[in-house]
Amino acid sequence: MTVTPSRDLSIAEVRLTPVLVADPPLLNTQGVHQPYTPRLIVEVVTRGGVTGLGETYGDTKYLELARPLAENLTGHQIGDLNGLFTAAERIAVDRSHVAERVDVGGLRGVQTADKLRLSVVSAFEVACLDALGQALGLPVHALLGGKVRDTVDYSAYLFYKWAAHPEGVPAEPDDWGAALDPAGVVAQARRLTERYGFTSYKLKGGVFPPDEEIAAVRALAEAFPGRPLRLDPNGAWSVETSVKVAEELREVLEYLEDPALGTPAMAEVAARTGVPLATNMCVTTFGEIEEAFTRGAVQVVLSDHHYWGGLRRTQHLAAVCAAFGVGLSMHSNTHLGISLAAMTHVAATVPHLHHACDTHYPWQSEDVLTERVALTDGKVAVSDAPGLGVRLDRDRLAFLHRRWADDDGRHRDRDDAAALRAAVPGWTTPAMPRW
Ligand SMILES: O=C([O-])[C@@H](O)[C@@H](O)[C@H](O)[C@@H](O)C(=O)[O-]
Ligand SMILES: [Mg+2]
Repeated sequence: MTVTPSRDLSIAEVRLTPVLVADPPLLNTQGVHQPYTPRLIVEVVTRGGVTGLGETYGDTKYLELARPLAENLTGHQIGDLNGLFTAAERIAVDRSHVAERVDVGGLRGVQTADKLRLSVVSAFEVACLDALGQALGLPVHALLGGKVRDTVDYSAYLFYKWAAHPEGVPAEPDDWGAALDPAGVVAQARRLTERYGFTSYKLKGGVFPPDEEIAAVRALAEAFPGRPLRLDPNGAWSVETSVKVAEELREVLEYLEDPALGTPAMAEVAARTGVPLATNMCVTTFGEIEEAFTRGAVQVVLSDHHYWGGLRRTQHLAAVCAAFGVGLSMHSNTHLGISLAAMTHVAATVPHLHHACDTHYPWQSEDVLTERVALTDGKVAVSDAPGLGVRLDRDRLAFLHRRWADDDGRHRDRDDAAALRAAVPGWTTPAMPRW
């Protein structure tokens, strides 16, 4: 049988391009975002000449896993996604990158070897689906079973923020200014609403003492009556503090996100308050589901398709959540348009998605796409174009890669505590709970 070039769906090459992307000085409980954040762009090129795109975390520990995986995939069929995951399982993980406990795993929960591998292979899976979709003339959502909605809702992701980076690095111009009190948070929310039409709001908390953050959420409730509001301190509070905040904000919160760290603490908070709890920290792997769900610790799981291992595993998570009557939505990290497109395709296929997803995208002034993904009325339209429906801008990619290549080593591995030390000498990642 003769195979026409465009139908040869085996992999000729996988290109990995680490980039550094400008990021504003957004505060969280561990520190502040650095001027640049690493991301990894994955291109899967088929022998038939189709190129699929994926994106994931770009820190060195992810690159170290991506490189051997990329090398092992020559000749692999892009439609063999199960085989892709088997290939990823064979990649050894440096044990020094593994942290099995949520309290030392950073802002993304535990850092098991599996989770690191999944965070990498997810970008390869997305790139394979993009390539497959282009080759077949089908959008990624069709490869995932088809969309059940035409648009996906996103919430405004509000951050306490400094006007400028303490390191004094001349990152991309930032016209957002500071947001360090309730008035600043409301002004930021209004601006995001004017630009993108958001109708729900999440405040990243754990930065100031809880009373100040309660005041900020109350100010938001006054400025945007009836709109869904969330507060996420990334596990910075004790059970007592979490219960107090929940009680004070129960009338205005859609949910409280990771008020306390870990399933036992979340279960205790859940038992003592009627406010639903969401997480992207204590349920981040399938292995963590049983304890959290049977103890009633969380009412909404916020998936991150990167560390849950891609779009199909996000659908599996959705099915498990549905079976337990637990809600599903998505949180995000600093990301570019390829990831936003991937999030949108999979979110479009999940029937019981009852909460707007988070996205950091408005904070990213830079992208690697020829056209930014549009956020209008707080929604992203689900693309019906073949694949993800996005195109790579090679000049932008090269520019952002050069920044990575020329970096003096300070920004290749995200370190929010190091960035904060530039303003607060001696600052280290705080022990939890902080309050
Ligand atoms: O970007 C941040 O500062 C966030 O805190 C992020 O790292 C979290 O992983 C995430 O947004 C969350 O919802 O916890
Ligand atoms: Mg969160």
